[in-house]
Amino acid sequence: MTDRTAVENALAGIPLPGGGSLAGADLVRALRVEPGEAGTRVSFVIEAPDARAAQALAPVRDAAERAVAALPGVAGVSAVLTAHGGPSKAPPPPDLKPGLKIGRHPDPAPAGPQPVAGVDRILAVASGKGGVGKSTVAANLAVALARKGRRVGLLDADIYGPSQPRMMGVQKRPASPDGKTILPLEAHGVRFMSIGLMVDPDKAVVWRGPMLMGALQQMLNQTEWGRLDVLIVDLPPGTGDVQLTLCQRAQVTGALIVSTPQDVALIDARKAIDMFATLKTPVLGLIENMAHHTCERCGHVTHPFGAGGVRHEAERIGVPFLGELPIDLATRVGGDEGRPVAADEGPVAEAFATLADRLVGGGMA
Ligand SMILES: Nc1ncnc2c1ncn2[C@@H]1O[C@H](COP(=O)(O)OP(=O)(O)OP(=O)(O)O)[C@@H](O)[C@H]1O
Repeated sequence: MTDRTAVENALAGIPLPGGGSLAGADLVRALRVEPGEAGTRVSFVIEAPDARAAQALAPVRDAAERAVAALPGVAGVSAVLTAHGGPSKAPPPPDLKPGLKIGRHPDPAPAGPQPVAGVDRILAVASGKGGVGKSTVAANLAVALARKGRRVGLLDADIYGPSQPRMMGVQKRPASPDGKTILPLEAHGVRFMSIGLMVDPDKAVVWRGPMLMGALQQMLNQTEWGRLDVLIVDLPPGTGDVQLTLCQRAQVTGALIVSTPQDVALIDARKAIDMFATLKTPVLGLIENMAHHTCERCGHVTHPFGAGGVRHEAERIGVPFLGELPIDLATRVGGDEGRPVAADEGPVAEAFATLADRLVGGGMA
C-alpha cells in the first residue's frame, strides 16, 4: 500500500517548468495520506510564491495529482494550488520566546509547529478588518461540516471580542474536573471552546504577547477535544500575536480569509494574506461575506459594499475563491440568538453546505 514516503517520492519526481522538482522547491504543504477501506486518500497544497507562478504551476498540479493517483491503492487525490499573494513586505515575525502559562510555569518552546493531540487538521479563519463576519463564517462553517458527519471543533481565539459563546448559544464556563484538562462545550454537533469563557474580556484586552500565547496554548492543548477531523480557529481580526502564536506553535493546515468586497476590507485582507505567507501557512481560499442583498419585498438585488471585489482579488493573487455569502437578516439573527443559520435549511445554509463540501472534497476538513 502507498504510504507517505511513497507519495513524497512520487512528488519529488515532478519537474518544474523552470527546472528543479516540486519537492526540491519546497512548495508542498499540508500533505495528508489517509488509508481507508476504499483505498488511500491523499491531499496536499501546492503553494506558489505569487499569482503568476501559481498559473504556471497548474500543469504541475495536474501532473502531481496524476502521479499520486497512479500509486497502488490510492483511491483519491486532491491538490489545492494557492499563492502567497506576492512577496511579503511585512517584517519577519519576532522570535517568540517560551510562553507564560497563566498562573503556571512557562512551556518550553517546541522545535516548530506541533500537532494538537487527536486533531487531524486545523483551519484558521481570519480577516484583516474587524466586523466583516469572520466569526459568523467560522461558526456556520463548523456547523455545516458537522452536518456532513465530520468531527468538528471550534476554538474562539478572538481575545478582543469573543463571540462564539453567543453565536453557538452556550455561555456557561467549561468544567475542568481534574484542574488540568478543560472539557469543551457542545452545540449544534460542534465541540467548542472560547477564550471568552475562561477569562474576563475586559482584562484580556490589555494582555501582552506572552500571556496570549499561554492562554492560546492552554485552549489548544488542554482542551479535551477528543478525535477531531478538523479544528476551526476563529482568530481575532488583523495580524497580531494570536495569529503568530497559532501558526508558529500549531500545525495549521491552512487559513481561510473572510472579507467584504469593500476596498478598505480588501486592503486589510491583503495584509493578513501577507502575514500567512511570512508564517508559511497556506491560504486555502478567500470568502466574500456580505456580497449582496436581496430585498425581501421586491426581490431587487443590491451590492452595498460593491460587487465581486473578493473574487477579483482571489484571481489577482492566485488564491482559490471559495464562494460568496449574502447580507442576510436570518444570518444576523441566528448569530445573535445562538442558532447559526447553517443549522437549518435555506439558501445561506446551502451556501455553507457547499463550502463545507468543497473543503471536505479537497481533503482540507
Ligand atoms: N452575511 C451576513 N448577513 C448579515 N449579518 C451578518 C453577516 N455576516 C455577519 N453579520 C453580522 O455582522 C456582525 C459582525 O459579524 P462577526 O462578529 O461575525 O464579524 P467578525 O469579523 O468576526 O468581527 P470581529 O472579529 O471584529 O468581532 C454580527 O452582528 C453578525 O451577525
